[in-house]
Amino acid sequence: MEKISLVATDLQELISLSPDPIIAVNRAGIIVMFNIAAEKLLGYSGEEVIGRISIKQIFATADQARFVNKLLYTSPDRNIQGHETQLLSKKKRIIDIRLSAKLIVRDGEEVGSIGFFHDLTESKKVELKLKSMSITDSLTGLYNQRHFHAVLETEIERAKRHFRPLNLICTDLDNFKQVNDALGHLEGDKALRFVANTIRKVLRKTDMAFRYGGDEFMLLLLETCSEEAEAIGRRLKESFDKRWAEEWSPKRGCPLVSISMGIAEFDRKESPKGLIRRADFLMYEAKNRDRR
Ligand SMILES: Nc1nc2c(ncn2[C@@H]2O[C@H](COP(=O)(O)OP(=O)(O)OP(=O)(O)O)[C@@H](O)[C@H]2O)c(=O)[nH]1
Repeated sequence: MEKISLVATDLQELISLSPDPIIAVNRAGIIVMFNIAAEKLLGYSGEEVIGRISIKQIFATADQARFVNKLLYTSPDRNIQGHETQLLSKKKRIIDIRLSAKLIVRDGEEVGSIGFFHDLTESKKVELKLKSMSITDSLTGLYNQRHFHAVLETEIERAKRHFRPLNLICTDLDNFKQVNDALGHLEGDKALRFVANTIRKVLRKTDMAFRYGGDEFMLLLLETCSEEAEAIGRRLKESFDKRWAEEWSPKRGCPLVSISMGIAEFDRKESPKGLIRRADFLMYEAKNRDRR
């Protein structure tokens, strides 16, 4: 096969055509090459930066710049591969990037380094969206059951470590099946969103609400003693009853729906599952009591 040999002008053209930013610096860290993609990403023209500013200035923080420098000098091959960090644009926008870089050594002497940057803005957005979707209940917008278990475990550990109280309110609608039966599933969905909104209105900033499944919701109250939790539970019940009477009861054939709840304060000796079981049990006790 015929070999292709590249000359300096070909390389320059390739660098300028690269869709990813390529930046080279001299030994002192001053920018000596800044391709078109770098101009586009960071908003500087080549003229503004070449020979004028230090690479340190385009990192989001001095610590990030120092860390990259350290990686470059401490890696066995004097290179960095796929390090995620952040740059700062001329307009002070922080940009997530992935960086691969290499020290350039000529005749045994270090003359500078070259970095290949990849803009991660879009993939970070997708990552965030996927993360948010994976922890959110799509019907109500509250957190989902998977996230509930993860958060409960973390918060129980924190409560134990700092000797903080924590309360769990387990709620379940009464008669919800009749909403579906009488008004149809779409109205049933709307009713579940209505419950979620009622919960949101009652909770404080540090409280967290989750749809546990069907018509069951969990409320995690951090740093909250049982008296406060009881007060929040009462407020939720009152608010729900009032709003249901105003907004849903006037609908033709709409059943009377209420909320049953069990409130359990975390006991240092129990596991997350133990706490859930206790709140669940108290909720069923309340449901059966109200039925009598
Ligand atoms: N519309 C709608 N209904 C749902 C959804 N998830 C669960 N359900 C319904 O919720 C109902 C729950 O039934 P039950 O557990 O018997 O609840 P209930 O009628 O409130 O009964 P009690 O709790 O005993 O008072 C069932 O009819 C499910 O079909 C949903 O996402 N949308």
